[in-house]
Amino acid sequence: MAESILIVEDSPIVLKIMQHLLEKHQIFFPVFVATYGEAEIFLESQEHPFFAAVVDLNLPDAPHGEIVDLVLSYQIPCIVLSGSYDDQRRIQLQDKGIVDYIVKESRVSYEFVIKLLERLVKNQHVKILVADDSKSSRSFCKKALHLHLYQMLEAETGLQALNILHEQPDIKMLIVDYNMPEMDGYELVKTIRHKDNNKSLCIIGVSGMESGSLSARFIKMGANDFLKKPFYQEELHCRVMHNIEEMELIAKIQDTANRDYLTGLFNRRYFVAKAEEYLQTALQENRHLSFALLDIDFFKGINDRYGHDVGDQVLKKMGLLLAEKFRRFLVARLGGEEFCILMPGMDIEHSAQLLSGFKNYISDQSIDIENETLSFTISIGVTEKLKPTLLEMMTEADRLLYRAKEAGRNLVITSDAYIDADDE
Ligand SMILES: Nc1nc2c(ncn2[C@@H]2O[C@H](COP(=O)(O)OP(=O)(O)OP(=O)(O)O)[C@@H](O)[C@H]2O)c(=O)[nH]1
Repeated sequence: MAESILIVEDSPIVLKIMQHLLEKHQIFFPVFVATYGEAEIFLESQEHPFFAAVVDLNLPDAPHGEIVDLVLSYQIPCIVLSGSYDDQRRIQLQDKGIVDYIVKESRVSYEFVIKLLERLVKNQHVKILVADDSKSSRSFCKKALHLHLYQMLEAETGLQALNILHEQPDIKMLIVDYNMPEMDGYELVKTIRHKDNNKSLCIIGVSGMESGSLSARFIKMGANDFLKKPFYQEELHCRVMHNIEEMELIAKIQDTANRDYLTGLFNRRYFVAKAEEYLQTALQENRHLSFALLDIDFFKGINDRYGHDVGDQVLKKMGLLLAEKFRRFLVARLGGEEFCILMPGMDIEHSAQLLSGFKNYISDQSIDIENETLSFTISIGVTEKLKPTLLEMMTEADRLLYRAKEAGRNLVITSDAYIDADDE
């Protein structure tokens, strides 16, 4: 659902720029007004529960920034777009609790507003833990970051922080003070990084101590950044936003590297590494695990007859349907027209039944191409014989798939059964 954004701005040029930039973002539904009076009517009517507001300080019917108080009285996150920079004004507005104060300098300023709005939407799902024994320091961080809609958690000691991180592994960031009882911030970072090699938690160290080497020690131990107390609210916002964005970018790059470009399914490299882990767990715990290889029948013929683009459409459709029907399992495109599914906890009886249903579902599908509709079928080899390595399980499934092709295609074959289209 798109988030309603109130834009209060009397300059037609600024309105036009904002309109243009917001149009590109489906996630926002902007409501434009030019005066305090109009804004008041919209806010009072509650027709649109506004997610955030972007306001100009100098309006024809409210020239002294009165709009900020109005928006904040409705507890709506408020971004100020100002024509000029005034340091005292900025501090006053920040004390009132605005999200940010941005000067209309160039296109970059407006793009920053959009970026802030996008961040506010995302921040609602970002958990940040503040570990500090000083109540006032914790409150400062909590209040400042809450304005940007982050989910805030607190810990008074290093040990408490460790427990919270253990209980809530979805916490994205830890802001940690050096001086804490039981376990200081430095020891806490050391303990976390010792356990968490993949660095999925972003850590910002903070301290009021004079020692210049402390920041370097924190960072060498694995912290991502360091802030010296006392710091401005704005500096905290910027550092937090910068680090969260960097983490999100890394996660995006990692995910892209793990996926097949055409179908968006996992690629062979990721699948093999992950599936090997599942196999080893199944072997250790003596659990069921099924592995299936799926191959589109006569795919070369589809390419030859309709062209490569249509072939790609078929692969995409297959990827989409696999992702939809087997979303609780590990699904990948191994390459070409070959796909695979790893089903932890599934015995062969159930996996073969599921796969047989899917095979029939695929043969009922059609793809519209110009004046024709195209249908296709798939063959499947599936095994639950746990082998010492995934490669050996893949070889076994490949042998069964080959038998399905030999036996006429559009078949599911397990180690000891032929399941054809008429079985269900
Ligand atoms: N469109 C498209 N074709 C691809 C892609 N990757 C591989 N292919 C083609 O997939 C075809 C695979 O053909 P074959 O291995 O002969 O298999 P088949 O025609 O499906 O025959 P059976 O598996 O025996 O039913 C080849 O023509 C490849 O060029 C791709 O990403 N897109």
